Amino acid sequence: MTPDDLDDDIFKGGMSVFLKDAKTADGRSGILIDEDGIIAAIGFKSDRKPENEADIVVEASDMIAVPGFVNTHTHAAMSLLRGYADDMHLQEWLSEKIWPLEAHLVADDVYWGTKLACMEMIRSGTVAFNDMYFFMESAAKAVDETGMKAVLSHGFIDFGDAEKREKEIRATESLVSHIKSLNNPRIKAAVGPHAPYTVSKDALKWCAGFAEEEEILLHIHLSETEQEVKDCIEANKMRPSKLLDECGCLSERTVAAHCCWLNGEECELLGKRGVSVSHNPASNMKLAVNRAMPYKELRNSGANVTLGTDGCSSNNNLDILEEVKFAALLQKFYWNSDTILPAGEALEMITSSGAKALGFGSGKIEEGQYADIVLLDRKTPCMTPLYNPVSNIIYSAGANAVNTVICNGRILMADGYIPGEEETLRKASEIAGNLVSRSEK
Ligand SMILES: C[C@H]1O[C@@H](n2cnc3c(O)ncnc32)[C@H](O)[C@@H]1O
Ligand SMILES: [Zn+2]
Repeated sequence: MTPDDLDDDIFKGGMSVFLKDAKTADGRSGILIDEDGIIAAIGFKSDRKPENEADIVVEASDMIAVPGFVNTHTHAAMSLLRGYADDMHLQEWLSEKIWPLEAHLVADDVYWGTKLACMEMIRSGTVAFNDMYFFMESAAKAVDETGMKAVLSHGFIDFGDAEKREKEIRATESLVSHIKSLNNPRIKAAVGPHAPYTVSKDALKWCAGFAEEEEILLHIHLSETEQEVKDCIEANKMRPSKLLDECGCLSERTVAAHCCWLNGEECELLGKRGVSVSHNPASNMKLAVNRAMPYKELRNSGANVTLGTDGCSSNNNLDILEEVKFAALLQKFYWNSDTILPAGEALEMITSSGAKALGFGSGKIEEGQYADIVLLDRKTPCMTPLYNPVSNIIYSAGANAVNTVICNGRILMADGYIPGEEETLRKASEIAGNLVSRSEK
């Protein structure tokens, strides 16, 4: 297939799809997806010809089918800030460059920034992401149009100021009610207290209570730097995880990003509460946070360990395949262990564990599940030879091996073509330029 051969109708969804001869990890061949986006059958003998039953047939004999990838921590519209502020220490980066620029954001920036991010994520096989930012109604519109799945939260920051707190509460309530009114199973709302160092205890308690009432996720940054841990101990006489626990913020509905500077007791606590942790190795290395997330302790404690890219200003891309390789390598390097985080576990982080964290099905290619499927082209240099597909996915595959991406049975990218991408690239560059000019006036 080439873009010229593609009929735009195939991107609309609501049609049955047959991935002819696509190979699953367990060696089955061919996947049939029904018009509701559910995997109807996997593996076909030559006597059954589903190509006669399906609305769309994708010739996939050179393709390996893997579950769609999940990015559990990002700030999608920060794609507009890619390359805007590099090589800085985290606190200066945030307070001197990022927050002053973000003060000039408008809804349209977030719409186009999120669309740009979606294009980039789709290109590397991501079907679902967990996003914390501002003007999230616009992010929801972008996600809806691209066909991806997302959990969206307003970044709640009150700095202990009662007036700001009230404003953030209203913004959070309004986003949750908007997203619930969309009634779109692909888009969920969450509560997004930014971090224990930017959100007061009262606000953290409100966030925990609201997330529980609404039965939605709570998405937060936790212990990214040593300094924030020291500051928390000085101000509250306890470490950040304990503080969050006292405020009711740790539960099976929590996704905690970074978690670099946790001690053993905190790992136990997160495991006991069933928290999902999002490891963000590229951002951690770039911002030189000086410690890698304690993977082994967290996994052994029972925490659900997943992977995120963080935003495009600290990464500076949203390529989950690059991120997963960084994760496997950073863990081995930092903890001086060649067996920590093997390829199979790394793959789980971006599939089943990620899907569990966000409540988007099993993250596996299984009959009865929504079809979230990535077709990787085995006829690319980085996939050749193919002794061990899992090894290639984690250690050698790049986004250039991602050929086709399907989310809830809808084709988002076919043979490297994503509808609307050209317009998005044009609008996003224009919008990014305007944002920076506005902020400099
Ligand atoms: C939602 C807010 O979070 C900010 N942000 C982006 N990346 C990071 C990070 O690594 N640590 C803390 N805060 C971060 C983003 O700029 C928004 O202001
Ligand atoms: Zn972040």
